[in-house]
Amino acid sequence: MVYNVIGTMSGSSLDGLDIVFAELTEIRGQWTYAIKASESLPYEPEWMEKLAQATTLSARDYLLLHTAYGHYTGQRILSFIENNQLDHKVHFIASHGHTTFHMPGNKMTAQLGDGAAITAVTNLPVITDLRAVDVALGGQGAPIVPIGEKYLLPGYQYWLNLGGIANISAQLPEQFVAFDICPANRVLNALAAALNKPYDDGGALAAGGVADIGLLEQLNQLPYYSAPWPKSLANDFGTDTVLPMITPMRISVQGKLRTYVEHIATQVASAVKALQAQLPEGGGKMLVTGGGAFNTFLVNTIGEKLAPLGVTIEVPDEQTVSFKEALIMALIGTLRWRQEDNVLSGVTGASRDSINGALWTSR
Ligand SMILES: Nc1ncnc2c1ncn2[C@@H]1O[C@H](COP(=O)(O)OP(=O)(O)OP(=O)(O)O)[C@@H](O)[C@H]1O
Ligand SMILES: CC(=O)N[C@H]1[C@@H]2OC[C@@H](O2)[C@@H](O)[C@@H]1O[C@H](C)C(=O)O
Repeated sequence: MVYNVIGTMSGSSLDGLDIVFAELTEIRGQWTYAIKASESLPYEPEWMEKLAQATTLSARDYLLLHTAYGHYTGQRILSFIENNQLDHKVHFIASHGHTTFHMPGNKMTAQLGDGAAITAVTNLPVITDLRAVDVALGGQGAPIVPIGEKYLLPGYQYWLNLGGIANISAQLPEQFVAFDICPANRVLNALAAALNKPYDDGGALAAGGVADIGLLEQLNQLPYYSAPWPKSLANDFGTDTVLPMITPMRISVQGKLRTYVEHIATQVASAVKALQAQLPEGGGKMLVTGGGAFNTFLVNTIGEKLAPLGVTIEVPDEQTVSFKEALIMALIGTLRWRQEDNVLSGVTGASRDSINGALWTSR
């Protein structure tokens, strides 16, 4: 079967909406993919602000934003369809939306972007709420990408995504596991903002700074890091716990960035060590994606910490780096369309594998 699907992802670094149009093919249980079109649409400052403030709103204003952001997403998808001449080619849309609250301990996760609005605007079937059933079944509801790594990007021991939050997946002998490691780009971006920069291009600022060892030790001691998987993070860990530890420090912005890069790399290495304890042998290849893969200094620092563990890093082509998550949302939506399991309980800790996604249609 061949499915022509639009997948969207609004990541936790708040940089914009990633959209892909993918051809997903299943033949006797084997999946292949081709990305036919992709666009990263940066958020206008007012949308960035609205999304950043979403968790502070009243219930009424939050729901109004949910609706408005659904219409906005629908319009962005319509323009994408027009720009890429995809009229009549798209079977359905899988829209992740933008995560606001993520409280799996309370069996709750919330993504903005009303599916009713998206289907009304695009006139196409829309699948949203891709984490909800897993969370209801006691799972973390994140990371959900491992099913896509398994089906679409095999051949690695580890998959690392350096997004707003860094997360890792690993193939263990019996099962896949995955968990969020630590806040990444969202914190780096907030630090770079002190110099009026949206992000630290290539990690050049961090490379020119000196790490503060005391701060680094404090960061590494946060209890989340020693907790066992399954585990996942919401944005507030970065903004309410991590950033307040860094911003008041009387060190240069470069020094703060350098310290945080060291922190990310230390936590990646520590995650790999914990995973290696479950593996018969060390070594293996790691696929690195997410916008942080463009931060050369960060990637090199991670590479240096992984070398003693025998793990080598591979950064794929730019399209895979930037659109892996949106592509996998398209796959997760496709599995939902087929009524097949699309979130792995071995990863999330839910009571069973499950079919996630609410289907919205307007005709
Ligand atoms: N050239 C670059 N140098 C350094 N950092 C970069 C560069 N290009 C992109 N980035 C970083 O990547 C970020 C975007 O990453 P990405 O799109 O993977 O995040 P996301 O999808 O929001 O995250 P998540 O996976 O957590 O949902 C930017 O905000 C920036 O921090
Ligand atoms: C709850 C939520 O939206 N989590 C995101 C977030 O952004 C990165 C990291 O934290 C990851 O766990 C997840 O997204 C990816 C796509 C996932 O679920 O695999």
